Amino acid sequence: MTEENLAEHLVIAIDGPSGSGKSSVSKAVARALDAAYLDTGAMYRAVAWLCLDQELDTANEEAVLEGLRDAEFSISTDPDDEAVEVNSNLITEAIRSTEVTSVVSEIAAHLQVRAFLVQAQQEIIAEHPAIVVEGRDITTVVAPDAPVRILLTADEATRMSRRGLQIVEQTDQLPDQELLREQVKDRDAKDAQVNEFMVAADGVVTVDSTDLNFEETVEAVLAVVNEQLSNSAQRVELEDESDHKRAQILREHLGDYELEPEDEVLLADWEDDLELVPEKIPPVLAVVGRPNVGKSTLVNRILGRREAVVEDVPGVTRDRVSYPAEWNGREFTMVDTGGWEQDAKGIHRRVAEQAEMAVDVADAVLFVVDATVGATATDEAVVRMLRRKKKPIILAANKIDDFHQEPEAAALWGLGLGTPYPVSAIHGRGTADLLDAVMEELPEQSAYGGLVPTGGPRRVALIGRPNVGKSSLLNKLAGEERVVVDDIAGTTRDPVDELVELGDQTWRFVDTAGIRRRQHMAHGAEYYASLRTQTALDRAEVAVVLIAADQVISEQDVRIVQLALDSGRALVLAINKWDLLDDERRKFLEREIEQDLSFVDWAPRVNISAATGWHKDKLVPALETALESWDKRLPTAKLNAFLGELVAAHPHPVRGGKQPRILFGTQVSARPPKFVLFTTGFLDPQYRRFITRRLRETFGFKGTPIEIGMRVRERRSRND
Ligand SMILES: Nc1ncnc2c1ncn2[C@@H]1O[C@H](COP(=O)(O)OP(=O)(O)OP(=O)(O)O)[C@@H](O)[C@H]1O
Ligand SMILES: Nc1ccn([C@H]2C[C@H](O)[C@@H](COP(=O)(O)O)O2)c(=O)n1
Repeated sequence: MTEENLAEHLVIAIDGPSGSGKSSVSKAVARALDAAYLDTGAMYRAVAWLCLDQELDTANEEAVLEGLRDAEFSISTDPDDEAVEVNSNLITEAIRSTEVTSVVSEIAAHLQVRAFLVQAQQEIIAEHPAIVVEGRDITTVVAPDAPVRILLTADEATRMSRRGLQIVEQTDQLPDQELLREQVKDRDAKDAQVNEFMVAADGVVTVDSTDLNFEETVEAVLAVVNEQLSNSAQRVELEDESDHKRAQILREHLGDYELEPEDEVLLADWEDDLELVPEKIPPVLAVVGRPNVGKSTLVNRILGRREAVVEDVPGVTRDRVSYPAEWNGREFTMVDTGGWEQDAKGIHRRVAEQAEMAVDVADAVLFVVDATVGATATDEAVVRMLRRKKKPIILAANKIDDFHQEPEAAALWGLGLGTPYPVSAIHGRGTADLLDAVMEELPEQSAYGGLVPTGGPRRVALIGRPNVGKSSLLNKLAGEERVVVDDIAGTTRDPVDELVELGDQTWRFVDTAGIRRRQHMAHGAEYYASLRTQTALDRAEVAVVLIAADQVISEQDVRIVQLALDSGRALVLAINKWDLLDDERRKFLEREIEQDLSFVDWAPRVNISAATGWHKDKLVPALETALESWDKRLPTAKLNAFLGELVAAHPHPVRGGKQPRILFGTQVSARPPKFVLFTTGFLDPQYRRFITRRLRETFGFKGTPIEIGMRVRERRSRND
């Protein structure tokens, strides 16, 4: 095999004397690696069977060769399905007979027969990207350049006793000692006249199984495979072209596996550079109603999981207020709100304000009424509020658990909002019709965020818990550099955005009104803050999470970083109020960052003082780095070369006797980079984390989350 072949094929060549365990161990290794398996001895045996069947003179090389050329041979390479055929005769069992075993060495001594079979074996090897091949001359003649070459031995007594045991198992009789000697010792002596297989050739690793049981021998061989592969991976410097060729071969090999139609779509254009399509913001549906009408139950029902807070307790703190949802293949965002009450005071008043805020940022409103109670004065007040907002409204008449209650829903026509859709949030009754109606009202993409402009200034969300200094930083950054012109490409000005000139370019800080207004909210408006953070993240490309250096990193800080991470945006951490630090606090802060924010240790970090403007110029390079990583597209060939080397050096641990293999990888999208790996088995989460870490070390990706998805695919059965 040439150096080029070496990069393309995983060939594991195993030689050894009779009874050393070549066949059984090779099959187990092939199974563990999900590789093909070739028993070359069976090919010599098939020729021997042919000679006996056709009564050819086994000593006459020409006669054997002629018989061989005229015959049709086939051999399975499935380690779980041995099958040898000659001229349509299935001879899998027959080639193990004593008669065949007695003449096979004579056949194997004919050099022209060997040349014929060696060529056939090399052709079979070339057809398989991963194959374990065993025999007597595989490491030296058939595949001398194989990346893994092993001589499997055991001392003579052990081999004799193993073969003896095998005969007992197969025949239930003690073997004739003479026959045993003939089948092991004498045959090896004859075979050794044509090939050296008792001593390892240069570069061939010996595995001596004399003192190992079967499982230990398989483990020992797998260990050599892993070690040898890591050496060859280090040795072989893959050039771009061969990376591409290798990826092509791996992609072709994927055809042997059961792919889903969606896999085919995903893999269709792997050779083209990924085109970055303008991002769409899914439409937003606000779910509004007075307390206890079942809003959150309905939200949960639509999401198909228990996620929203089910109690309609005004002011309940929520980590999330909006949820990604889907109906009939259309994505939308659902915003759950607290109970809306008329003339509410105190916290209830704020909850009502928050609901209004949710309606402001929504494309349509799902108004939930308790149909068993009927329209109350509060419901009518909600209707008045909703009418002012001029958003499409879908009316859900909840708690209609059966057909007999439907007239109660009909009574809600009186609200003047059109069809009341009878639903039972608890039982799911009627939600399909309701969602169909919602889909008719929702636009393709959110009109609130609109289609995110491309080519315009890059969009930054400045987020963080109250009083970390968001407004001060924005003011400091905007200061005199505040951009007043609106005619920059793609910058139709949204009143809530701020265009700021930094480091010779314009940046769009999104939802800055939220940052400012936040200051006037006295307390307890977490809902509002969460909603603002999420909508800002939805509209941004990169998040700057501000953290106050003078205070202990809180759960809320961590939650906000997590929100930024979940949003899939690029991320920069800005540690503010650096001027307030003394040496002792600095030590604690470093420890807190290490402990609490280790899950984003890949994010660039800048230490700043929003009050004095110290280090504000460091923000731009950090933003640029994060965005560059966020946009990054790794060519498929590079990715597969990287995966090949990584897996060779650090294979996945064997699980239940199997070693999951990565068949092919591709980056399916950028912003943020998402990768899909096709595998033969489930990859442990630690192993996926390891791949992510190595991807970062090798290709950068500083400041962007990376997603690695996995598609475990089964090999097609031979009959497909
Ligand atoms: N390490 C081991 N410990 C115990 N038994 C083993 C070990 N390896 C193989 N065996 C058993 O030894 C017997 C012979 O193994 P196998 O047929 O695989 O040998 P082989 O090298 O392929 O022989 P041949 O070249 O004659 O086909 C089998 O019954 C097998 O299960
Ligand atoms: N590559 C090979 C494989 C086998 N042989 C010979 C040696 C054996 O006597 C015979 C049958 O092999 P087995 O099934 O016992 O492994 O074939 C060879 O010369 N070269």
